Amino acid sequence: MELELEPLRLPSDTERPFVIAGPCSAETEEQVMETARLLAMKGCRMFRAGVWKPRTKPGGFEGNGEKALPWLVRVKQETGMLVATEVATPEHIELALKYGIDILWVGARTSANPFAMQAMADALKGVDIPVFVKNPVNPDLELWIGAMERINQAGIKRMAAVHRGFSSYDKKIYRNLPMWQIPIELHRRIPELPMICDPSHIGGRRELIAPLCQQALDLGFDGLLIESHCDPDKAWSDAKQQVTPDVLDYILSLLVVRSETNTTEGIAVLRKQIDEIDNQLMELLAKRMRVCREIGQYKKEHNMTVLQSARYSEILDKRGAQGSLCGMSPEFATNVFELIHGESVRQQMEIINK
Ligand SMILES: O=C(O)C(=O)C[C@]1(C(=O)O)C=C[C@@H](O)C=C1
Repeated sequence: MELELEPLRLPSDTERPFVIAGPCSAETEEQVMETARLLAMKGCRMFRAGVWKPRTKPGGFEGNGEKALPWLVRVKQETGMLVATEVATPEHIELALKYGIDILWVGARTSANPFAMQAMADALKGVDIPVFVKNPVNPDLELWIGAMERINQAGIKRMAAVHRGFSSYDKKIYRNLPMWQIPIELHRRIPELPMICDPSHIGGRRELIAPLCQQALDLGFDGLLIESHCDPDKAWSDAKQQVTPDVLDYILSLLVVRSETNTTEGIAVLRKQIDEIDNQLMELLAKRMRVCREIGQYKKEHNMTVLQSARYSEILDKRGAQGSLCGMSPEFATNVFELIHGESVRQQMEIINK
């Protein structure tokens, strides 16, 4: 199914990137107003704050709930910024609409749950409001698209996808792995869907916000959703990943905005070269598969198993090391050979079972 979309019609639609900033959580009226005032002074036109906070474990601050919604209304009235908050249930939607919240977003734990998504979609029927859908915690593009389809089928046409990274056990660098190939594939499949990057949740650390924002822009993302707090170290949630409005302004001022369109001759010549190389790659792969099919025939005649683990490991090790020597990541080289081997095994299976 295709998404039926309309432009977001947000105040800074024409600028790239558009920025939505604000604290992880609306903690107190003073903290909300102080952060909003500072952000508005820096030119920010869209404010975010979590009112209902899904926490991994019980006992943490789970948000002020409805009590905090009038604070967002005040932000709107006093600064003119649009206000956005996360919703996870039909009741949240009902309350957010009652208070006139301008933008809703669905979090990563909710978008991973089709029942929750459907219940929210039902609550959004007949409403015209921009809805942003964060990727599900697990790296499942179909689940992400499915979550957006449910909202879209309810009649919401102003939508955007928010890339906030994917949960993993390994948290050495990132809090949530960026796995850029997933949003890249989403953009390839639905080019008209605006893409927003949430560097705060991907990085989990202030130092990573600037490089992640730049990476997102280099990949053509339309907007940024960034956590900013008037006093980040005292934040009640996600303190490490929040920056002051001043720091945020500095980060944004350093970003290099690149455009996807190109009109120069130079790139056309280089793309021609790429096309020729890709042709050669495909021909070489076809040649390799022909040899694999011959081996398949041999294996059939000599009653050998298709999978030859020792030889497979040897290939992965050798090509991984070669990849490094040629300036590629060893994982990339092994990934390529894993795929080639997979196809080779598939073709030999066909031969052996004929
Ligand atoms: O060497 C073989 O036995 C092959 O069939 C070739 C090949 C490969 O594609 O490189 C395919 C399957 C085996 O598991 C190992 C290697």
